[in-house]
Amino acid sequence: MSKLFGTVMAAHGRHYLVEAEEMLFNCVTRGKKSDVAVGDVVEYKLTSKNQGVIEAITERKTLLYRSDQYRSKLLAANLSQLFIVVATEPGFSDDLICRALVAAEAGGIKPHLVLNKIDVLDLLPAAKKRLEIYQKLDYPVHFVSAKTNPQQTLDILMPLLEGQSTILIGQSGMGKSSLINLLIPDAAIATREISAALNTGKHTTTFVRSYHLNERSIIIDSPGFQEFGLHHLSEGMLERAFPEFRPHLGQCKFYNCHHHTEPGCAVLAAIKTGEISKMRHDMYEQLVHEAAQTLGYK
Ligand SMILES: Nc1nc2c(ncn2[C@@H]2O[C@H](COP(=O)(O)OP(=O)(O)OP(=O)(O)O)[C@@H](O)[C@H]2O)c(=O)[nH]1
Ligand SMILES: [Zn+2]
Repeated sequence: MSKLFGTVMAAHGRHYLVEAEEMLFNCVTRGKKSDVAVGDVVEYKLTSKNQGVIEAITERKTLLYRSDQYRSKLLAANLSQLFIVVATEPGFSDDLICRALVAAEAGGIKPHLVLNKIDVLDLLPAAKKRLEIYQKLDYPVHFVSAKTNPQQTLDILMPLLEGQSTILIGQSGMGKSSLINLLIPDAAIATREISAALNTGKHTTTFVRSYHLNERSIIIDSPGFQEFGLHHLSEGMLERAFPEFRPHLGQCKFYNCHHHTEPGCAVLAAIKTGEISKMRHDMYEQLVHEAAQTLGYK
């Protein structure tokens, strides 16, 4: 019998919805394994008309995940882009933006920032100002208004999404759902289908799911989360995930410099000259500190 392959469209606990030839199959993994991610291309075997078992995961191009001290959580595989959705109101967190940027850099995924609700004019200048730091780092920033200017929002975002596999992440209230519903008009229907197929219960939105924007493009919606731990990244991976650090790496007096308080540190020197912002260096130190507790280095 020839092998069957499909793409994982949604994950809920140990249940995965696998799409193949425009059909959806409710699949589980063998044993206790739950290392499958949305976006994975998997080999599966059918156990009934619409149920199956995942036998193998094909090689991933990219993998985005977060982790705390105890476990890691796969967010999605084979992504090409990550859109970080922020808004003029409620206030957004630089901490979450930086963590998402680092996760994208470490995962080989291109990050973009999307500022939504630009119609809130009195808060717009301050929000723009806060995003300048990311623009200076060459991260693209897009300005949209999902509710008040949907057409312009589509004109900006559609070309960026074409041919890509893009995950949207954001804190609660930024308008991520509004953007998804604008981009994917039948998202609600698709979600109901997925929920029914996975038996998730009516009101669950706590699972990662993907939608077809068109035949070439995929959008992945992730549940809002407050925590974005990156305990799995080593110190070496972290320092390279800050693009503004890269020209200075290898320039420190000590080859094993932690860029903490060492004399002759090229990264610390670059903070003095303004090339590296203190906020970003603080973020780096925080991430090293968190990962050190788990990975046991330092
Ligand atoms: N003024 C303004 N409000 C918007 C815009 N887009 C979304 N909103 C509002 O912002 C609120 C949050 O929007 P949602 O789309 O539910 O946000 P979300 O990020 O998915 O939030 P959660 O559902 O909590 O995860 C809603 O009241 C929307 O109507 C916009 O472009 N302008
Ligand atoms: Zn250093």
